[in-house]
Amino acid sequence: MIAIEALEKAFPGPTGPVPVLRGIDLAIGKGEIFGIIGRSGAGKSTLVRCLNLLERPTAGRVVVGGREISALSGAALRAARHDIGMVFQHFNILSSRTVRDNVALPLELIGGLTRGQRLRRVDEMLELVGLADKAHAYPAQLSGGQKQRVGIARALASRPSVLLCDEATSALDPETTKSILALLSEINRALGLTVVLITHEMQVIKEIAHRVAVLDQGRVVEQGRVFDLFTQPAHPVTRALVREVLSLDLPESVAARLRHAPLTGPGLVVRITFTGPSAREPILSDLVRRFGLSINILHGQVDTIQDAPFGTLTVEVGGAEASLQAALDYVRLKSLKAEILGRVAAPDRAVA
Ligand SMILES: Nc1ncnc2c1ncn2[C@@H]1O[C@H](COP(=O)(O)OP(=O)(O)OP(=O)(O)O)[C@@H](O)[C@H]1O
Repeated sequence: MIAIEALEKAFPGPTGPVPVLRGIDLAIGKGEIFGIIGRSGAGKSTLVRCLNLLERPTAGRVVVGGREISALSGAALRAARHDIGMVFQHFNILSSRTVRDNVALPLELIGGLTRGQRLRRVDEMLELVGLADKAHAYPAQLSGGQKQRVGIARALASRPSVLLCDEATSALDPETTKSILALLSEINRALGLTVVLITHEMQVIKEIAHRVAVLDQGRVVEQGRVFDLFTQPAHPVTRALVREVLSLDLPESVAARLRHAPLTGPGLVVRITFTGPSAREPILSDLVRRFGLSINILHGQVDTIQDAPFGTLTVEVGGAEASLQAALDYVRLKSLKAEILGRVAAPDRAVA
């Protein structure tokens, strides 16, 4: 649905052009929710604004629905933009217009519909975003979440096939964020809409994106399926972002006592990472029953990412060396990851 090819954008600076996007290649499929995440200043907003030419790329191509947007200007560009809706962080709705008139605005600008047709379309959109009862309210009478629903209804009024969301939930509290993300997900499913989601919050990506690209200093440093990125982040920026959502790190109190050590002896600390179907198996009780090990859980988190279970358990394991080795082999045979983190010193071991 969207092809971004060798996209570059530079802004003029005091000593010459300052590159902000440095060669972006991305392909976004029809009906996908595609997340673009990065730290502040990574170039996310600039990238999303290049998709509807609110910013004109310095080099490269943007193709949306088979049409090369980056080659268009004037009336042809305005017409192409009707196929690309956009939702903003601060809603950008007009305080002097009612909810209904805000949503009707793009239809008035496009023209071609009678007043009756416009109103029917607007009411349909308000129904879709759950604001049918607020049609005659003014923005000042709405909560942040409701204002964003108006923003979404307005973006969808021209029946676009792509919806760009630039930090659409960043101004909202966690509860409202959840409801707006659920709405975007629902709309994506119901209308088969392609959604591009710009955010700095990994939680947003985890909640609804199918695939994600990580942007750093104007480059895509990693991209893939959300589950894969969460479970096997490769780039340091991705790892740092994932850590904000999944606490994979050991608590300080345990980490401080960890020592490198051979397999033999007491207090061996092993981290087991659960992914895929084996994540549902009772692996710890297996280790106790089959290999006669003693197990003390030090730290753990089990979560679901897009309905697939994922988690880590850090355990202190005791037992004969041969049993330990066999147990590690057993865990790996189950396609779970088992890493020896080290050993905790004997007097400190009894930490649960
Ligand atoms: N119109 C502009 N003129 C000059 N520099 C700009 C312009 N727009 C953005 N920049 C610069 O481009 C860089 C990337 O900005 P951008 O807003 O795209 O990043 P971002 O990842 O969306 O960050 P944030 O979440 O903080 O907005 C920043 O260094 C910013 O100062």
